[in-house]
Amino acid sequence: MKELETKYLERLSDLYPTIAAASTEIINLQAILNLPKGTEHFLTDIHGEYEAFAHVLKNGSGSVRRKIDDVFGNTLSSRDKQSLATLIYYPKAKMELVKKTESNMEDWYKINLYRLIEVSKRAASKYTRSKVRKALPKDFAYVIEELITEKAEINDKESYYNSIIMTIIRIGRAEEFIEAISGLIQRLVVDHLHIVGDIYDRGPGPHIIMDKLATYHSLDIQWGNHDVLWMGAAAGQRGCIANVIRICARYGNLDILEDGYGINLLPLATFALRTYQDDPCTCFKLKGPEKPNKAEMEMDLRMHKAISIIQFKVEGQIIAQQKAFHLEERALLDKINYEKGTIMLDGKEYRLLDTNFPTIDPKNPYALSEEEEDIMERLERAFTGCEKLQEHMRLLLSKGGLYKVYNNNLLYHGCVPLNEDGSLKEVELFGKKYKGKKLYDALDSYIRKGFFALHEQEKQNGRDAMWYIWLHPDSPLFGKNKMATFERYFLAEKETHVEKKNPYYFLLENEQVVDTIMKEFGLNPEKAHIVNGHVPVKRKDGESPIKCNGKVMVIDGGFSKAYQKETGIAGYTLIYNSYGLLLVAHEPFESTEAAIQKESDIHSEMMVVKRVLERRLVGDTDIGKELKEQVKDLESLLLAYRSGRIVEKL
Ligand SMILES: O=P(O)(O)OC[C@H]1O[C@](O)(COP(=O)(O)O)[C@@H](O)[C@@H]1O
Ligand SMILES: [Mn+2]
Repeated sequence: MKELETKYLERLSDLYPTIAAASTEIINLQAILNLPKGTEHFLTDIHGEYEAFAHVLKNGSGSVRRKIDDVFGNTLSSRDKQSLATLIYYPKAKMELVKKTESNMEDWYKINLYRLIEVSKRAASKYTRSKVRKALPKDFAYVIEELITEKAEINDKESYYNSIIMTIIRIGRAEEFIEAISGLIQRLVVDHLHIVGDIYDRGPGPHIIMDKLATYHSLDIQWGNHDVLWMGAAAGQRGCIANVIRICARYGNLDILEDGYGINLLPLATFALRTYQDDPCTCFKLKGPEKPNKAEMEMDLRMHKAISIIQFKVEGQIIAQQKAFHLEERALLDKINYEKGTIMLDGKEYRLLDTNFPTIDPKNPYALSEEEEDIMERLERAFTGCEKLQEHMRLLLSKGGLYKVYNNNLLYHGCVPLNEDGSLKEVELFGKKYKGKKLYDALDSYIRKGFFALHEQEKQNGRDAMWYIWLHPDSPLFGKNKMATFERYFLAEKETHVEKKNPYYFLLENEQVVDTIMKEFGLNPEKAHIVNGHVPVKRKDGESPIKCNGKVMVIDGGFSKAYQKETGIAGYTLIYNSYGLLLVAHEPFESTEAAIQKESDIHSEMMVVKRVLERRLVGDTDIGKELKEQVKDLESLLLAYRSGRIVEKL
């Protein structure tokens, strides 16, 4: 033991070879521990709405505006503060606008540069110099550092700063400088980002969101059911591929696949046009606004139907292959009476709204026609071979997981499957039983196997597990008794469309249940919180996102435009800064253009969920714990130097 410790200290002494070096590091770490904790920003259910996402990222759910208020208090009008905020979010576009009306740009630059420097000073004050230095934009690193650091030794500070600012303006670099310093402020107001699931589907730009996340300075992702669906598709799972295309078609977003990812949909399009030429496809109307191009719209409708039928077939095949999923009831094509045009569900006969199934052989309803098979083979190759998609999936895999424990908070997208009585539900997965955290861990590892396992069957199970996670009643990311896709397309009876939620969602006010979940994930219920998304909070019906006296926060971000009429707002985001937890309610985002022109922001209201009595420091966080360990080790090293057990390396 002693020997091991000496060995470890020897290693450490390579990094800190002298008493002086070790001491300096201890002092530095101690200083960091006493700084206020960095701000965490939580977003969920972005659903491809990249403009709204980009805006919330820029304004840090009100964090930029808060900094402006802190700095200027009552010395700036609310209007001027909003202009300054807009400048920080959209510096380039805002300056273009200003230039059209402002007669004295030099004056404008001077005033705004001064204000931006003050805001960035405040934003930087929470961090060590070294961390700020790393965040500085390359071109202006030196001068920004000069401007935001207090200089005690200079007597006439004002003229010192003024001369720097005037030089920037004189040499024609004011705009670039404003852009750089605005970026720095955005970068500094949020220290770490949590994406609590569902980046993909419904909206037009998930790929743009993924590109943005790839460059974000610090983040983690808890996968949502829609993200896992795309992961399954990227791994070549046919049920997932068909669902991904069907959802893109349903929302008129096939461009994501064609233009965003370069996946060729021409074979599917020509097949759909031919096969459903005279079919009005009325059950497959698209969601969202009508497309101006009628021919494109007609084609989308037919592709929507073609891929839906393919989906029901391939899903039937998976159900037959993966008997352990016990989903036989959800294979519906063999429950149709093709002559009568009806289906038997739970012992009841329903009339189908659409009975044109030219590719279904009633005796073998799950078999793909030759052409359908050819299309699926090509799509499988296209998805698995798409470099950009694979790159985005690698980001999800490396930054993400099914859940995360971070600074005493438990983050997951959907739920923890429970029994009616609130106990953890035992779930069978490939012949083994799991519940609670073990269920999450098992599913997480299956997903990774779906990408990385060498053994073919293991890899196949991993891929099929992603489809399971998408729609299985026992999946913690789905959390509903059935996915009623077929019923919603083909049956008029609304009661068949209902997807019953797992008891979890009705037990969230029950403290005992919530505490059980927290303990299951190793958290102390006295201090912990659960943050989850997935279920839109219907504020217009008086529903609150805060459950169980603030222990649980359900913050479906409601970015998805299609869902805003159900929630009445654009949903919630969460901020966890050194003063506590803040829930922010957002108004619907109109457009980037409106945000710039009208200087409209979308956070409407903030609720303090928890205010701490003493400001939280880095020392109180998970990183703080690690730093304290390092301090302890370094103190042992110091002792070893001083006792002669280890010799300084000069
Ligand atoms: O309204 P749409 O887009 O067809 O989607 C409905 C489906 O989406 C789901 O709500 C899942 O999506 P969410 O994770 O966003 O809730 C399913 O339960 C449901 O069957
Ligand atoms: Mn979801």
